[in-house]
Parts: sequence; structure tokens; C-alpha cells
Amino acid sequence: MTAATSTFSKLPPLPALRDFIHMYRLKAKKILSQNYLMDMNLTRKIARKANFDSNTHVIEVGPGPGGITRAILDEGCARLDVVEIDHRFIPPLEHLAEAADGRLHIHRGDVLKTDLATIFKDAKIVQQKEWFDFSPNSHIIGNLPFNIASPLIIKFLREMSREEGPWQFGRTPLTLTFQLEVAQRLCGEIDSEHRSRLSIVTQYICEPKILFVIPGVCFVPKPEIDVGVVKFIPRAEPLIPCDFAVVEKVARQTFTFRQKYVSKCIKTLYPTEIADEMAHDLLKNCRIDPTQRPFKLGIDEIGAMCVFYEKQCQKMPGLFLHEVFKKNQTIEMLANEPNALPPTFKKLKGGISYSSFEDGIPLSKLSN
Ligand SMILES: C[S@@+](CC[C@H](N)C(=O)[O-])C[C@H]1O[C@@H](n2cnc3c(N)ncnc32)[C@H](O)[C@@H]1O
Repeated sequence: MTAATSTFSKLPPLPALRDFIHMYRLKAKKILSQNYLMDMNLTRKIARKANFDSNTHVIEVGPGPGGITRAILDEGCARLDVVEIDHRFIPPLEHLAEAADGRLHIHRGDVLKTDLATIFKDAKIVQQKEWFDFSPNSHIIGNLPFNIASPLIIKFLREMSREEGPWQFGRTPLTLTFQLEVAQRLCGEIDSEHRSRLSIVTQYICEPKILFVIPGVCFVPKPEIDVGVVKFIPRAEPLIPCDFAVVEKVARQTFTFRQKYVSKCIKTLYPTEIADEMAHDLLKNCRIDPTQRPFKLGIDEIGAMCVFYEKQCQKMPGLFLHEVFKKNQTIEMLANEPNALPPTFKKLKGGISYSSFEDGIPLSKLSN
């Protein structure tokens, strides 16, 4: 399908969402974090702000009774595949599919275990792009259940950083909802109260933006919190030249104690007997003030720490597997594990030069 040939018709009149819910007896289940978005102005706003065109193959996660599903179809897309875990929603979604001119396809299953790449691949709509080109005609959208929002975004970010799963076709954007506090952490800027591990692992690989906030009262049943709609655009070039597992580990340990000195946090990367020396080496090489607080560190500083830590791990097999809470595992024991060395970064073809990182110096400190 090309831009010139794609056409779609709006959905014919359907029973109102509220009537749908009564017709199909769709009482929300707390265990699946079901909070329905009933206001079609808001569902339309999500679809509009996601900003895809009529050639786009969209995947929606957790469609529930189909409020956002209707809006995506009406906004105009080449095809929409939905992944829903709760069998009760299949009949109303089939009802919707009958009205959707063959554009709506339903998959019953857990999105965490569903192969989204195969959905894109089998439909043969998504035009593969080189990673550096702008995004392919694919988009993933969802008003996520709160209980899986965090594991799902981590899975997506990991796949994105390795150009795997739906990102094997290029830079597929995401538009997802999160409880506002999580949305703010994903987008947390340096020196802000929201800066966290999540800010780093998100922002080094993509550009996240809170599109708008939906007050909790707009959902049925209403959660006690507000919800942020976040759009993620994968970066052409990651800001840190290390594998996701390395960035995730350094970011996690750097934010172990938010208000303490970074030196105290970084020591948790190493066994106690070598922690002082190894942490000192890392901070000195990266020109980072040991008394700095974690939330005041820029991505380039954390990037430099990742590069240096990775080198330390290469020299000391087993170090990468060290976890501060696993007291009885020595580096000698861990060195015999199959993944005793950190995964290597898949270098992108062309693009920015990571040479300054090779010396372990953050870009912002090069002129100092
Ligand atoms: C917060 S509700 C949103 C429903 C609908 N999208 C809306 O905005 O009204 C979350 C939806 O995700 C579904 N869900 C929960 N866990 C899921 C999972 N692991 N995989 C796929 N869907 C899931 C729930 O059954 C529910 O329909």
C-alpha cells in the first residue's frame, strides 16, 4: 500500500460505548487494572495527537471495550491489530470489526508474550526503513493497564535499543498512557524531582513527551490518580554507546539513593572489598564530582560512566553479574557463568562519533 492508494471510510454509526458495555456486560475487573475511557473526545484526542496517517499499520494494546479502537479507526489507518487479554472483550471487538471494512484484527493474549513484529510482518503493510530514516508506517498505541505499564515499557525500550521486535522495521513510535507520576519520571529532566532510572533508560534511546494529562475522573471506574499520555519517538542515534543491559544497570545503581552522593550509589556496582577503589577510578576517569547528587547528572555523564563500567566488566569477568543484594556470590563464582561479560553494543552504521566516550569523558566536559 502506498500513500497514493490508501483510502478508508469512517465507521458507520455504532451503539454508544456506554451501551456497548451494558450490552456485553463488561464490568471492569480490578485485577486487570481495567479503567475504561468513555469520553470519545478524549479517545479521539489520543488518536489525533499520536499523529499517524492513513497508510499506517497501528497496533493497540489493551483495547478493552474499544473506545480508543474506534477513535484510531475513525482517525484513519491502513490496518489496526488489537491485543487483548480478557476474553469478555472479544465479542464487542468483533462487533466493531464487522463495521470496520476489514481493517480491524483481534488477537486474544498477553501483550507481554505476543510477537508484535510478526503482526507487522504478516500484514505486509509496514515499509521497512533504515534506522536513520524517519519512522516506518507503524505505530503502537495503548491505554495500558497500570500493573503492566512499567514492565511493558522496559521490554519495549530494550527491544528498541537492540532494533528488535517491532523495531526491526525502523523507528516505530509509541503512544502510551501511564499513571502521571510514571509519565513524569519517563520524561524527567536533569535536576528535576522526577529524574530517575526510568528517565535515563528512556531518554538515551528515545525522545519522550507528555502529550496531555487525563484527569482520573474521566475513567470508569475512576482511579485515584491522573494519567499522562506519552509519545516516544526513537532516536536516530542512542545517546549512550552501550547495550541496554549496561545502561539499565548503571542507571539503576546510580539512583539507589536519590539524595545521597553519587559515589555512595556507584559503590553498589562492586563487591565491598573493591568498591572504594573501583568507584573512585570510575568517577575520576569520567570527571564526575563524587559529591554530586544523582539527579544532577546529565545523560552524557551517565553515558561516560556506562562506557567506563563496561570496560571494568570486560577486564573482570563476573563483575557485570554482581548484585549488591546477593551477598554470597563472589566474582570468581560469577566469572564461570555463561553471561559473565556484558552484552556488546551493536554499533550503528555511520551516525555520530562516540570517540569522546571511548576516553570515558562526558561530552559536556571535553572543553574543561
Ligand atoms: C486501562 S484498561 C483500558 C481499556 C481501553 N483501552 C480504554 O481505554 O477504555 C486496560 C485494558 O488492558 C487489558 N489488559 C490487561 N492486561 C493485559 C495484557 N497483559 N495484555 C493485553 N491486554 C491486557 C485489560 O483487559 C483492559 O482491557
